[in-house]
Amino acid sequence: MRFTKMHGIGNDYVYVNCLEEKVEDPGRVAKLVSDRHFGIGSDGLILIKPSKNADFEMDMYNADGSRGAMCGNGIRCVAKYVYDYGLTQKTNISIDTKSGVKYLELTIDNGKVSLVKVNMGKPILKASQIPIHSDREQVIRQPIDVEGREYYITGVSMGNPHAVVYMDDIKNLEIERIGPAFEHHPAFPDRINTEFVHVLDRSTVEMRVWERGSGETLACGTGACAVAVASIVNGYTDGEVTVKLLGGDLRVFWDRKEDLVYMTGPAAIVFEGEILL
Ligand SMILES: N[C@@H](CCC[C@H](N)C(=O)O)C(=O)O
Repeated sequence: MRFTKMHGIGNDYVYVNCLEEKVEDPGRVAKLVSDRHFGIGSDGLILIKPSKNADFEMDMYNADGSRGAMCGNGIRCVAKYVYDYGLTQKTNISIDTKSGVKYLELTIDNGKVSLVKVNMGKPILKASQIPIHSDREQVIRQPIDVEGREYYITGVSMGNPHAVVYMDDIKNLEIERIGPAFEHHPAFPDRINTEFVHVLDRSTVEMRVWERGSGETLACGTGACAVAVASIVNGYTDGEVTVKLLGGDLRVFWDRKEDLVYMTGPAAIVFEGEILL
């Protein structure tokens, strides 16, 4: 299987051009290629496919082989892939995902994509649609007991489910212990991605993420959007937020009039190769 390894601020995936390659059993392949000792090493696998509804389709899998509906860092890399490899000449493209068609604006420098702005669509705050089990319509700063300690979560879906937790100290967080406890907590019937966030000022936050199916990653695009929305809803920040992640920064803007979230960030190619499956 021919592949390209790419990353969006350190959130790395193996990308396969399925206009040319056929991948049988993508869940199994995702586990195999993601292994950092016995595989290529990545947070998962992303297949770029032809689409009837959009210019291309993105089909994404986490490192444990589970399928994700949407990937914010991945979709910017798909945009870079299709433009840089000449699959399109368009600088405004549409990409179908399991959470609907997304629209992207590409910035080109010296003939290559340097930055991508993605219309991430409407954030979902309704608990039953995230899904989070709750007796409330929305989960805004609601207490939850995780491993005997009380945390306050704000629930947001950006096509995939997120629980946002505010903390004073995220640097010394034992994320390897607490991340899985959130991910598998009975309040989250589809598991959850959890963002641990420290607010720096009214337009800047820093976060770490424990991703459903992949563990701690250096960045999560949908997570950054969920954090921006949660921070605005909780009154911590205003409409435009810089989200600082371990692998770099993303700019997120929530247009409240249109109820649309826009995310802007870079995408990079690391290397190309071929792997025997
Ligand atoms: N890293 C991604 C999100 C990937 C999917 C997620 N782990 C899930 O299963 O919901 C991003 O950049 O958004």
